Amino acid sequence: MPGLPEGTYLALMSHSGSRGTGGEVAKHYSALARRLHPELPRALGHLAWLGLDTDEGREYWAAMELMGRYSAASHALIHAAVAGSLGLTPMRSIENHHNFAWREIHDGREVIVHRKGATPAGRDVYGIIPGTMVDPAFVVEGLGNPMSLCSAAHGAGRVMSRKEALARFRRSDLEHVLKERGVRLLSGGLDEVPMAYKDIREVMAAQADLVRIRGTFLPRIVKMAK
Ligand SMILES: Nc1nc2c(ncn2[C@@H]2O[C@H](COP(=O)(O)O)[C@@H](O)[C@H]2O)c(=O)[nH]1
Ligand SMILES: [Mn+2]
Repeated sequence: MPGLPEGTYLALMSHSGSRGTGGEVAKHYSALARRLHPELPRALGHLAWLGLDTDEGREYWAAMELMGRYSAASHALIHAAVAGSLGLTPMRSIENHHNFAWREIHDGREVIVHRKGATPAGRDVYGIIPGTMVDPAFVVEGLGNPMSLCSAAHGAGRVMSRKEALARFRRSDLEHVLKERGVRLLSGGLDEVPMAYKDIREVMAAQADLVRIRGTFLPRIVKMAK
């Protein structure tokens, strides 16, 4: 990574969004879009839109951006609090917005790129691609591939839903894999067991034309929301 010699470092990775607030904003403006497009058949109501040349559309865009800054600020506070309590000063920080929309130029046109389950991977843009609670997460450098609109996969991705994971696995399955991989889990539900995700190494190999791996995190202590 620029400004950081090759070596072994202690890293803190936090991963969350606006914890529901952004979803409420989206719900509010989606309902407004539906009301403003009564001509749409009921079954297509969820495709209603707000033009960015309208007051409502501009307001939605500003509210969405605010939610992005709110999420980033939450991460900054978490990192400052943990670093402060350890008496450490971070040498390098990476903030990686994802599951978000951006106004960008592609092929000479200004477009809105909505990366859902995807993360920005523009040339020289640094990001993080997580695996699971026992598998590596990667610091990546985007290659700016126009074929993916300068995007990469956000994470390993699931092989089963949260509901299926809850039904299939027991606490003892999770404890077994944590012990085997030397990871201490402070809290976490069975819906996020490592077996519910794809193999992150295969996912990284499949997107070698989108990002270059510049660092690897090996999880040691993990805390999930619940
Ligand atoms: N480092 C960790 N990564 C994890 C963990 N559980 C899931 N994941 C990865 O995150 C994405 C999910 O992202 P989301 O924004 O959709 O919630 C998923 O694809 C996994 O690769 C974990 O405990 N630690
Ligand atoms: Mn995420």
